[in-house]
Amino acid sequence: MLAQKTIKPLFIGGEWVETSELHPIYNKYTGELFAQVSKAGEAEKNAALEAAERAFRQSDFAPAQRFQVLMKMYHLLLDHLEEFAEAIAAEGGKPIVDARTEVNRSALIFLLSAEEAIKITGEMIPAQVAPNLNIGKRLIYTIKKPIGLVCAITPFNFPLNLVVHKVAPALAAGNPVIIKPASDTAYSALKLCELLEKAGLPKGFASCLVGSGSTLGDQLLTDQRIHKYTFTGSPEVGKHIHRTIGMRRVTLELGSNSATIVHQDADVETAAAKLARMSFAHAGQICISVQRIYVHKEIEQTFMEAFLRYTASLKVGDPLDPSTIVGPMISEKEAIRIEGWVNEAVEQGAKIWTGGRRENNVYYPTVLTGATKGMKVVDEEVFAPVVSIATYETIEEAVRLVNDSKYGLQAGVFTQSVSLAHTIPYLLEVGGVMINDTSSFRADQMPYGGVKESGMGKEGPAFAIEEMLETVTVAVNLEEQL
Ligand SMILES: NC(=O)c1ccc[n+]([C@@H]2O[C@H](COP(=O)([O-])OP(=O)(O)OC[C@H]3O[C@@H](n4cnc5c(N)ncnc54)[C@H](O)[C@@H]3O)[C@@H](O)[C@H]2O)c1
Ligand SMILES: O=C[C@H](O)CS(=O)(=O)O
Repeated sequence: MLAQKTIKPLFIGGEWVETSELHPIYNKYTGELFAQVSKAGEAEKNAALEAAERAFRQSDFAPAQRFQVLMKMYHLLLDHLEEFAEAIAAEGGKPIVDARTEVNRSALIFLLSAEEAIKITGEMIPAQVAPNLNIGKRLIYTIKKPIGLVCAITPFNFPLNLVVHKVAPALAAGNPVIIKPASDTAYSALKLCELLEKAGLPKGFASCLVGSGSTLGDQLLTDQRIHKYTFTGSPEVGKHIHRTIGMRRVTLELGSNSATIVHQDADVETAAAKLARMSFAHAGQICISVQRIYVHKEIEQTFMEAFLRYTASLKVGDPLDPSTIVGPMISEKEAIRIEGWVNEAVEQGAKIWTGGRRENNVYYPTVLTGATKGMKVVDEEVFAPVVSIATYETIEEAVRLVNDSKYGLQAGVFTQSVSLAHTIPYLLEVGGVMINDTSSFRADQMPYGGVKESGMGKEGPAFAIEEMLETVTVAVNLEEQL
């Protein structure tokens, strides 16, 4: 049973701190109050940063201990899987089947990070590489040091997994981390801190602060004690972060209007089934959600028939019902926004095949054709259960259509051609190409991150850890010793 109306204090340097101002978190389907969380001001931000600095200076958080804590987290998350899944379904409106997957994935990220923690090492650099340059007798190698305080700013759509994608690598690298989750889904992040405490994380190595982006967020961005920002969220906020933090390190995982190509040699039934599921999963509120489908002209009719049939089979409704596939959007405001975008597209010449209907914050899976460049539903990130289907005649045209975007996170290609499968990744301007899958496939161990306005840097434990370490070069002049 869900913990109704629980008050969750902030987690600051290993202590639970209640503040006078509370932020209400609602069940996104029923609208009932689910929990309340304490809000942080400047004093709590300073306390968290002081604790982090102290921990970083004084505690020897060695790789073996990091491994133990992270492995413990793996087991603890699995032990508490159902509680977390119910919390994600309530505060995030995510169907419970997908919420369970989110918790399982989060546990795996701890496991992967634990393994990486004990593999961190520098490398030998060959010294004698040029016969005509007198480098002398030198031993050259690199060492890897934790970068320092990491600030993790996360969005609403994966309230656990996207927090863990930052926290676990930061700890594996030996860095203290300050988490600033999206306020409306902050319960899961605070609950995660309960487990970090149980797992024996040294005090100060994690804090979780709740507050609005414009106040607490900006205070964190301008605080020079932070060495690295790792952000997942909208391109607008990502650009603001990039402008504000100056020369400090940053990883930005931003939005997209991801596309998938269905080529004439594809298995149409499989493609249609996967695409229907991944266009509307979590009501389209996934950064790699399928937003544009480009189908070869020859298979247009067969594909449309199958795609509409699979779309009609997706159950819309209460996220806590195990048969629900499409839940509510995060807020009625967002559902009204997408309703406006679809209506505008229709006025501009697009056709709705199914959907186009809203009940409060539930927007029904919507399939459009005739949507073209210049329309918001094509050019901007819809972040809603809306997909546009268009046709192409040559693969060059399909590549042009996919690339004709300010974003470039991932793309999918359905084809049975081995040659196309291996050549098209060189042509598509994206950070990941999924063959015989949709743009929405992600395995957490993969390097993951986009190009263009979809961001910079990569996540996935091994890759995120690399971006949270400082490489220091050591060159030892051996002749001096002789
Ligand atoms: N590429 C990815 O991996 C990925 C994954 C998930 C979501 N996203 C993107 O996230 C967006 C949806 O999530 P959202 O609505 O929560 O995003 P958002 O950008 O509105 O908020 C994300 C986080 O940034 C904080 N924030 C807002 N203003 C800030 C400021 N001035 N300074 C510091 N922090 C600030 C918010 O409080 C929140 O914690 C979509 O664009 C989606 O594509 C990207
Ligand atoms: O919303 C975007 C996320 O990166 C999706 S996932 O957590 O990686 O599946």
